[in-house]
Amino acid sequence: MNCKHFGSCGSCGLYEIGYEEQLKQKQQWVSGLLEPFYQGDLEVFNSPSDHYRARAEFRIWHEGERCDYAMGNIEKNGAITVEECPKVIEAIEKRMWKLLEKINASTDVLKQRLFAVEFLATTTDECLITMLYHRRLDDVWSAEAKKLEAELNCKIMGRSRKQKVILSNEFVTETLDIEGQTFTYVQYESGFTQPNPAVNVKMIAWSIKQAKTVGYGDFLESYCGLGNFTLPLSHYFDRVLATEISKRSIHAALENCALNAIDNITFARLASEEMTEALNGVREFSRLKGIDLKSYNFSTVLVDPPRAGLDEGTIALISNIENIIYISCNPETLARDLATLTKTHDVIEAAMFDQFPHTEHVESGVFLKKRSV
Ligand SMILES: C[S@@+](CC[C@H](N)C(=O)[O-])C[C@H]1O[C@@H](n2cnc3c(N)ncnc32)[C@H](O)[C@@H]1O
Repeated sequence: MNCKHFGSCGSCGLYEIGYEEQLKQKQQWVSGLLEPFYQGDLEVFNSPSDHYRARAEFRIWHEGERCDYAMGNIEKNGAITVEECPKVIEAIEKRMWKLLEKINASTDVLKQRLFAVEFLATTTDECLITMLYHRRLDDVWSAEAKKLEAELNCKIMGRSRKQKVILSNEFVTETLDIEGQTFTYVQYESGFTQPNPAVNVKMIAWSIKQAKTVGYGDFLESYCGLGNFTLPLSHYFDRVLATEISKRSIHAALENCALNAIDNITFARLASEEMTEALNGVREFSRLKGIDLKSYNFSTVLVDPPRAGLDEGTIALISNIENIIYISCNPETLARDLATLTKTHDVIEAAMFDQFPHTEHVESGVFLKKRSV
């Protein structure tokens, strides 16, 4: 079976209805979910309809001597091979087919027991390709892969069970222009990155617009990842405390802070639940040694949780903060959390960002302000 498109296109149904119509349907869905809490206009930020994804993962389908990119569960359902891929940004597209040619032209060294290939790329034409194998990688593989790096002008990594072979390094460096300022982000292969850079820039700019209306105090952030929102928003506050559960992401965030010469942010590796315990003074963490939590005067908080949304403790904590920017990749859990947050706050602005075109997923943002009592 052949599919023209890579990814969760639902057997191409979503491509068939056209991008503008998809966007309209998503807008109606999000507006409907937010309606009990917000009756104003939902601002809609679209995506380029093609060439928007900066990360992509393909399974590898072996048929005799030949390899192809495939999607779906190869073991269970057979393969849907991929013949073109309009979703990925140019830095991936221009390399992925050459890579496949090289794999197919190679001896067994690159091909044998290769089961997946992952791409992480930037708008500045950097590309890191991770090749995943069901066998141990040796020096012969490294030598072949090193040649590939030069031929494709990219970085290559090999992975197999309990083995990671890094030939150059394991990150790409993205540069984004946001509201007339340039920010540089190191993005690691294994860390979270927003998949759609064009829409990511729109999300950050929208968050800056909200932050600018505040204009005082300190800024708290949970689920900060590699500092995607933290760095640009730090300019609008006195001091920033940003937390995140992943060690890898905190490492990247610290690196990014230094790269962009920003000196008012403190990053701490804490789950949101732990951050709540620390700020409520119910538990001390050695990871917060030297940080005087009581000295912060938070005027604004930004949360950007995974699809599950916020836990009760975090909701209770942020309910005490005047301004809340809530970025969500699941409008259903956003609506659930708004049912509690709107007991103390009003939704002032709401937006929808089409981070995931041609899928059923959508990103939203709401800006809430505490009601005066
Ligand atoms: C949707 S991503 C957003 C990351 C970042 N704001 C960005 O724009 O790149 C969610 C982040 O939450 C982190 N995370 C997941 N569970 C968490 C938890 N319980 N507490 C804190 N961070 C968590 C993940 O590691 C991930 O970096």
